[in-house]
Amino acid sequence: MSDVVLITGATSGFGRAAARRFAKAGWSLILAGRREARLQELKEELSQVPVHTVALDVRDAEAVKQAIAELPDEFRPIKSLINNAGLALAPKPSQDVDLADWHTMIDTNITGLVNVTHAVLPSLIKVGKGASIVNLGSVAGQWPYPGGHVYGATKAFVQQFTYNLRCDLLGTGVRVTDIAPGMAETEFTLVRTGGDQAASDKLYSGTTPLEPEDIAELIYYTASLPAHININRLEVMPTRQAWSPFAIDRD
Ligand SMILES: NC(=O)C1=CN([C@@H]2O[C@H](COP(=O)(O)OP(=O)(O)OC[C@H]3O[C@@H](n4cnc5c(N)ncnc54)[C@H](OP(=O)(O)O)[C@@H]3O)[C@@H](O)[C@H]2O)C=CC1
Ligand SMILES: O=CCS(=O)(=O)O
Repeated sequence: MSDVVLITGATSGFGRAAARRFAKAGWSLILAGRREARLQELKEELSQVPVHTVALDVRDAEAVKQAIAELPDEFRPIKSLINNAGLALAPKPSQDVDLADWHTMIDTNITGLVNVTHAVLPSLIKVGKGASIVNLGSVAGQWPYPGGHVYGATKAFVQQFTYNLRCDLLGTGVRVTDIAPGMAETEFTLVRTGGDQAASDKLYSGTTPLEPEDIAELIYYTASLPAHININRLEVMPTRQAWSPFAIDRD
């Protein structure tokens, strides 16, 4: 029987690229996301391996619990959980943001991630040695920038939750990793800007951002390392991205 991976946010960007990477290695896939048509397309594309799709909003704890409880036998136990579903919204100063946007980021990036983790943990512990959780954090969880507000804070949560899980899972064999990418060209900026394709194109033009396949390779690498190796955190930027000096308010 092949190893099973559950990937959230498999309808786009890193999640979709990770699905392709795990399929290439022969894993069975559980693919989750809200856009059912995209899940079906991916299932047809990756027909060389068993694929189970789950149209799921990670913010809905009951739906998450039910989806895991109803997994076909062929897709249990889960050996690797890729907690990738997430989003940023409202790239403007905190004082101009709608409260609903802050709540959406918290509900998705924090509550959604813990909903899925809680539901899948028993399965991962059953596998034990070699099992893994890969959480998608961000450089924004470590480094502040204007307009990062709650998005960066949710990714700081992801980092600390990763480390605390490591402590609790010591002795179970389950590994936990925070992968923290910098700028990568996906639908991320389209979502963040409320569908502004020109703004998204502008951000990525004239430079060389990370590609979804770059992060997918790192996710796969992390989950397929020998069982005695745990990468705690992996921060990765495009070569053409770095930090800026501190900003100073002057008279
Ligand atoms: N691109 C970047 O520069 C970086 C991205 N990241 C992080 O990587 C992860 C993936 O982002 P990326 O691939 O770039 O962005 P995309 O927008 O391309 O993909 C985001 C994925 O998350 C899913 N998703 C969003 N909200 C929900 C929800 N409520 N329930 C279920 N699924 C949801 C979307 O699926 P659907 O809409 O179908 O539900 C989609 O598949 C995110 O956590 C993001 O914060 C981290 C660092 C850099
Ligand atoms: O998480 C995404 C990368 S960035 O936009 O915060 O740099």
